[in-house]
Amino acid sequence: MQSELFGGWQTIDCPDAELRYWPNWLSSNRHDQLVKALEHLNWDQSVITIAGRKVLTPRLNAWYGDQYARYGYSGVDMPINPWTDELEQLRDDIQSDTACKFNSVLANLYRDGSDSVDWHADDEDELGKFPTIASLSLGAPRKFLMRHRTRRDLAKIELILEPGSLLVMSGPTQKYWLHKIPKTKEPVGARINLTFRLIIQGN
Ligand SMILES: O=C(O)CCC(=O)C(=O)O
Ligand SMILES: [Fe+2]
Repeated sequence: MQSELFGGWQTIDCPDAELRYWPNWLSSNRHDQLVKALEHLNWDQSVITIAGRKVLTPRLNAWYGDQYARYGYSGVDMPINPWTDELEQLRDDIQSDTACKFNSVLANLYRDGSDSVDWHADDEDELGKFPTIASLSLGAPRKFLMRHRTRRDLAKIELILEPGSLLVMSGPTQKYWLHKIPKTKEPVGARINLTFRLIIQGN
């Protein structure tokens, strides 16, 4: 299912999607330094509105990037923090290795196995029609699931996002597929995920 493309990239074959995965994108030293530094991000637990009800998201979030990049989902307009040195350096390095541009990053902290993100696509208008999302994982490995929105003949895709790995979703992926990080009863430590994005409208 996976094949070498060049360097560390593996392509993941999947209809209606463009996926590539670089397992050890971060060295283990840099990974460990980053985990320490990222503990100090401005973590916040958003309240989102689902079917008219206000609920706390089952994870912590922090939003960083260029000051004009504004982002909202499920009725939350998230305040943007200016780049930290670590995040800006990561953004630059990820831009070189993906040949894509990013002006913001949504950080997620899954404190343990009861934190999660439910089925969704990163298809907000401000990301444009064919967004590229670069997703860097640190800390505990967690399962990442994808399911096609309409084709029931296609099996779910299941990946374990390893610490230090970079997953890039691009092209039609968000249009046709949903993804989630399910809760798990297994004892797992904290995981941090950074999703680098390009916000197109500076409204
Ligand atoms: O934690 C992950 O790997 C996925 C996060 C995600 O889907 C998102 O932030 O939109
Ligand atoms: Fe997502």
